[in-house]
Amino acid sequence: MKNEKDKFTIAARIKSFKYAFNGLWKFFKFEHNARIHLVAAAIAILLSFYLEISATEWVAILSVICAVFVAEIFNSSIEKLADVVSPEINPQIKTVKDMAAAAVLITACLAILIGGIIFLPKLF
Ligand SMILES: Nc1ncnc2c1ncn2[C@@H]1O[C@H](COP(=O)(O)OP(=O)(O)OP(=O)(O)O)[C@@H](O)[C@H]1O
Repeated sequence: MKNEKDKFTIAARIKSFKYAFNGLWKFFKFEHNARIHLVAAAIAILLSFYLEISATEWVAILSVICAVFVAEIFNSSIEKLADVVSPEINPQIKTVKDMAAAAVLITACLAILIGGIIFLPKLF
């Protein structure tokens, strides 16, 4: 049987958008890595305008920027969840946190690689 919570309502959809924006606001306000990624993204976007990159290159740059932010948001939320589940030292929590950090590492490496492929030939 369907309960009230399962019903589609515009008000409920608007609320869930508000929760998502609240998460985004908290991410940029409290996570130090978020600010580092934000500065890197701003530099990449300014450089893209300056070098007048093509539409395809814009797609690549914006995609990797988003990928890094998405990975970092998941990493931060997994860290927070892990701290609630197990505030004490736990080898399994270490693996979970290290793997979440590895996801950020992979996307950041990809971003540097794509940035290098697009920007370096135009700069030198
Ligand atoms: N409860 C725990 N048990 C075992 N190891 C842990 C635990 N908490 C953290 N660690 C280890 O310390 C590392 C850093 O964890 P921490 O939660 O401090 O992230 P952080 O330094 O805040 O990361 P970030 O720089 O991404 O914000 C983890 O990747 C893990 O190796």
